[in-house]
Amino acid sequence: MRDPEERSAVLEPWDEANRELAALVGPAHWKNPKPASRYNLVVIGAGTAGLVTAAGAAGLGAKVALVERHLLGGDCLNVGCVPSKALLAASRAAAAVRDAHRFGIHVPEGARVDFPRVMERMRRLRASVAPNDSARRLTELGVDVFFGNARFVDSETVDVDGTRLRFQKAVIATGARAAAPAIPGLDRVPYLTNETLFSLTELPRRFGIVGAGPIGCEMSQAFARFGSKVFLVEAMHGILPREDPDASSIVWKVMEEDGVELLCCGRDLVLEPGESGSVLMELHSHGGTTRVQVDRVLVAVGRAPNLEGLDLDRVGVAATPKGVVVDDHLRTTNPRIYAAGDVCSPYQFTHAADFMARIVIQNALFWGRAKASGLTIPWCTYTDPEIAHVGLYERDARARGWEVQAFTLPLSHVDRAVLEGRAEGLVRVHVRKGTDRIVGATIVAPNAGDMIGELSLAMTHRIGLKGLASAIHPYPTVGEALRKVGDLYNRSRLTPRMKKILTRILAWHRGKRI
Ligand SMILES: Cc1cc2nc3c(=O)[nH]c(=O)nc-3n(C[C@H](O)[C@H](O)[C@H](O)COP(=O)(O)OP(=O)(O)OC[C@H]3O[C@@H](n4cnc5c(N)ncnc54)[C@H](O)[C@@H]3O)c2cc1C
Ligand SMILES: NC(=O)c1ccc[n+]([C@@H]2O[C@H](COP(=O)([O-])OP(=O)(O)OC[C@H]3O[C@@H](n4cnc5c(N)ncnc54)[C@H](O)[C@@H]3O)[C@@H](O)[C@H]2O)c1
Repeated sequence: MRDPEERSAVLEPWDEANRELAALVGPAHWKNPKPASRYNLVVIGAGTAGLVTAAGAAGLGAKVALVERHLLGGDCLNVGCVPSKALLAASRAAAAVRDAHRFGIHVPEGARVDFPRVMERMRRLRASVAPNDSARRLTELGVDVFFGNARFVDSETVDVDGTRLRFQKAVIATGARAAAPAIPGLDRVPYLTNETLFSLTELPRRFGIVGAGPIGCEMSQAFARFGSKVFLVEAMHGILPREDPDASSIVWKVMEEDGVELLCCGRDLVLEPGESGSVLMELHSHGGTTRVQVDRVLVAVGRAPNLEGLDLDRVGVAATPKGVVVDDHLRTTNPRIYAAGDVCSPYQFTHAADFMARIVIQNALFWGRAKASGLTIPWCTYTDPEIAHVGLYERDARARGWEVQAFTLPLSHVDRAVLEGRAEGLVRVHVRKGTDRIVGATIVAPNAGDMIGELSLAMTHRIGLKGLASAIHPYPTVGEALRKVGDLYNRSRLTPRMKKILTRILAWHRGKRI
């Protein structure tokens, strides 16, 4: 770790686990290597997109330099997927204890969440998965790892704090950070973002969370289950406004039972400093005015691309407030420079960054013509139940002028979900009308993220609903719901006329002498 300022934000508290993490992904005494005379690839940013690009290209024999200004692993490892999912696991354990009575199990009074221990576990596990992204591993893979701020000098040179790296091709993989919205008073109050949230050591008693997207929903539910009184402010109606409304309302109902107070259609939010570090939140929600005092505020209203200081103008790389402009081959407006991951994509997920990196390797180094539009990208918000999606939403399909038909199976029709006491959920698959071709699907289930992979596979390899119906799934599993949706499709093809014909044939069989 080179910059003590940054260490204090992300790596606090400076305990054994965080020291181990820093030693792996931001070693204090790292000595940058002597640059090669020219690199096949200089990769800026060592989040998922940069790591996969660098490691993959080096594995194929390219001479690669990877530049990171903070911690290897980027958001996902340090302040994103990894710490958030560790907290969600703890919150599910808390909910299991709370709900044990529903299964006839008596938990003696006094069970409680030990928040400092929850956070300590998260830090320990985060450090335990860090070796995969470590400076040492990358070096062993043949990548030259440079810590420092990268900026373009010209179309064949990147500067890293005074050291010049010459390249044949470069990749911008600088990711994104929490956007700071124009909320009156935000600049006058202390607030958390995903960069500081995971350094908490004390559970906020009252927690204001702004934005009911994936971050806001996952963290609202987790902190409510830990015992915070959570006020979730969302500008639109409901939660996860991009998702299928039937699906997000199921998740919302469970979050409400967890005690999350949703202030949706939230207008005119104003923040003010309160007593002893607290914050006053005032807003209009559904015709009423709400004024609450909270101990902490988390802002999670989307991401802003990391473009500052790269000197993109010097190399003719166009960018907008949404990020670097790329074509379908992930090439920027400078043909020698590519981009991958959150900095250039509306699909801001680790697995999307990973697959964009694979495209960049092919296209930048090997004259490939792989296209980002060819990717089928599923996603999942890891609330409990999870909500996962792949392909088009019904509104997108209709916007393309496609007629679609929906097949929906409530989880209450799936034995395993019922037996687990987890029947709140659904599987909904949209097909092009008159065919079994899947154009999109949404799942709400305890393990929706695992289940959506099957639909992603089906879409990628053009397996239709008939194909799903013919694949045997073990009984009883929640995954069986996918086969059952296939059955729904098959039954829909049994027209009254066809049924009449079958009935006649069977009647004829009955009357036949053997
Ligand atoms: C709280 C949270 C939870 C998430 N959960 C999930 C999840 O469950 N599943 C999922 O798929 N996605 C999740 N995401 C999204 C996921 O983390 C991102 O999509 C992913 O990290 C993007 O990777 P990236 O490589 O594009 O960018 P990043 O991970 O942001 O990496 C970019 C790197 O570039 C470095 N950098 C920037 N500028 C420079 C410069 N000038 N010089 C040198 N280095 C620079 C940065 O320091 C950073 O390390 C989550 C995100 C958050 C915030
Ligand atoms: N499980 C996952 O895969 C996962 C988890 C967390 C984050 N992520 C990634 O990180 C990205 C960022 O997540 P996010 O939740 O910050 O952003 P988001 O853009 O997905 O959601 C932000 C929410 O905030 C609302 N909002 C915007 N301005 C507001 C305001 N002033 N007041 C109240 N509400 C406001 C929006 O309507 C929206 O619902 C996601 O889009 C996703 O790509 C993924």
